[in-house]
Amino acid sequence: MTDPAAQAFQVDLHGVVDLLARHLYSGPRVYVRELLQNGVDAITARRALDPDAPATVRLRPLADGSLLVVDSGVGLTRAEAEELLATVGRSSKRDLDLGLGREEFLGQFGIGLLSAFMVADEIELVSRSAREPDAPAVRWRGHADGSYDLVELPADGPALPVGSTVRLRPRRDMEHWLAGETVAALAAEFGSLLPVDLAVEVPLSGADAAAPPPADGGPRPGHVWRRVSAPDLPWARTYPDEAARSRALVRYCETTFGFTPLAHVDLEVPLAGVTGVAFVLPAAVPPGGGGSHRVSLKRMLLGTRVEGLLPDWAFFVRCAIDATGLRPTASREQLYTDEVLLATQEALAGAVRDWTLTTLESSTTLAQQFVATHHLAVRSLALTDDTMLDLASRILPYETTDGTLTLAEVAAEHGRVVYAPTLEEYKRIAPVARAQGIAVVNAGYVYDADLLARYARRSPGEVRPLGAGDIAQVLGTVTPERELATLDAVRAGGDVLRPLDTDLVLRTFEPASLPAVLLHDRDGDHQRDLQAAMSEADDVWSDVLAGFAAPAAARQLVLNDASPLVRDLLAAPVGEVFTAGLRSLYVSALLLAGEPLRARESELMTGSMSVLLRAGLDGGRRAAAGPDDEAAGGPAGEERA
Ligand SMILES: Nc1ncnc2c1ncn2[C@@H]1O[C@H](COP(=O)(O)OP(=O)(O)OP(=O)(O)O)[C@@H](O)[C@H]1O
Repeated sequence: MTDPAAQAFQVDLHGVVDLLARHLYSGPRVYVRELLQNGVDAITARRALDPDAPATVRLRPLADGSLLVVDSGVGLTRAEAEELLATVGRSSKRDLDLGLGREEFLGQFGIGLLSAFMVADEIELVSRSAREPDAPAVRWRGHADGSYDLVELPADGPALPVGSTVRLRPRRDMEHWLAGETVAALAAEFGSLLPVDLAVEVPLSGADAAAPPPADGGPRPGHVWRRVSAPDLPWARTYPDEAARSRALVRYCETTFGFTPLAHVDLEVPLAGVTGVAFVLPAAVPPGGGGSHRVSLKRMLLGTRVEGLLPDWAFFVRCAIDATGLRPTASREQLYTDEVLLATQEALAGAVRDWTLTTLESSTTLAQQFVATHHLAVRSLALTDDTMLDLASRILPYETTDGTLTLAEVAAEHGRVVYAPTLEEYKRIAPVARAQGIAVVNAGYVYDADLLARYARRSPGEVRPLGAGDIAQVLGTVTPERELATLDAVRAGGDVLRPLDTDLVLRTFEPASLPAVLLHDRDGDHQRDLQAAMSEADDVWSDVLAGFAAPAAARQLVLNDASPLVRDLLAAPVGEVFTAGLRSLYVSALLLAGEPLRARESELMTGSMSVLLRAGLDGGRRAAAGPDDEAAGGPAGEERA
């Protein structure tokens, strides 16, 4: 057997670039970020040798479609260029012992430069090393087909300063990625927070686009450098006073996020080198509608929609943060999940939560605005946070049958909080409860049923959901004699309401001024409650409840026998006026239950009113004509069916 000779892997550059373009990076645009990153890292390396070295990165889109990126960084020696540029995955920025990126550098993976092949056919890097300033400058040229050449430039050529110039020649159909406006926009997006002097050369009107770049590194005739980066982070700059700082942060928020914030919250997590600001949105967003933030790592933009930095409940803020101690994934577009990130998330959530609690406790205009706009976020946070739960009970307004109140107010006034877990149930019970002076809280909106259930678990005696017993307590049966006396009228009334899918029952309840209420019997839970209550209740209550539990009709109109109006109606002869009166009671009970009037009900209402009006006018005329005429015309009772 022959000894197998060790072979080196061959790398198919086409395949690797395709992999980067399609599966690692979100698109070709990131080539600008990778070039800026190399320039900034090279400056960091040079400043380690010479702290006073210049720190400039200049981008020049040229007339022939190529792009120059010139940095005043450490440069490369011939040996370094040979080793680092021609080997995929080789990086000068990794800690060899730890295998991790070194803290001071942005790059670490040794693949960034390859991203330029997404837009370029050829990458040329001309460099003079700060480590060997007297050695000849080198030129490395790599091609998309995987070939490269490396030469030393003649010593009698143009004197090159220390640093590197990368030149990209565009790939066919990718020219637009290297065009002036695109380059300027991408440089501003990725590099506006970079701690170096980053500028893009832009033409003034009438500029000679074909002019060659001057040897001194200045702008070409008719061009200027447009500065892209600022020396300090917007939230870390020194301002004359707090008001000036707030104004500057509002402007920053408007230009980067496109909204004027309601407030801002300063963020700082020293353990991860995080600083930044959370901006409070001025308008409500649906839960789950937020959650994306602008993150930069060592002042290079990671992404404008980085997710998972804050918990779900914090959907009312957008953050801009910079971190020195968090790590990127290889795409440099998301954060790498490690313990530092988890601790950071917790600390940021704590800061936003503390601000929210303090603001809400303050009873300022801001607190009112915040509750009005972001009450859903407060509710959502209260679902998992006991302190917020307590605070929410004091500040969140609820719809109750006693008006708009906080839960604390309901408890203080009534000694307990009874809530209807669904809107339907609330509407069904509200008229009766209101009439009885019982406070029922509407927990039918987003989060409220869960929130009230959480209160109920914590204080079972004080907070509880509405039960069948609550309804039974307020409706009483009529006496057997009265039931007998009204039997025919109730039966006839039942016939009138049957086409409306509604049963008629007679009960007595307070106040007497409320003639009728409409109850729904659709809700299965409610039915089960009733069945349970019936099996426990004594015979009288069982009967009452059985009325509600009957599955026959969708709704029941409960007439109040204590109401003089109802007593008059039941005493009236069954006929046109009786029918119109009952239908009117049905429509007003429907309105009281908060249900909309559809065409059918509107017609009923107008029809009934005209019958009642006619009957009233006829009665009036007869009264005016005297007792003889009345005898002649006969009372309405003569219409008896
Ligand atoms: N402008 C430059 N000046 C000096 N050295 C450079 C420059 N650009 C690239 N290099 C060298 O080439 C190496 C490879 O660069 P590349 O961008 O591919 O990877 P990286 O920056 O090390 O890591 P990452 O993939 O995370 O960007 C770098 O580690 C660096 O040593």
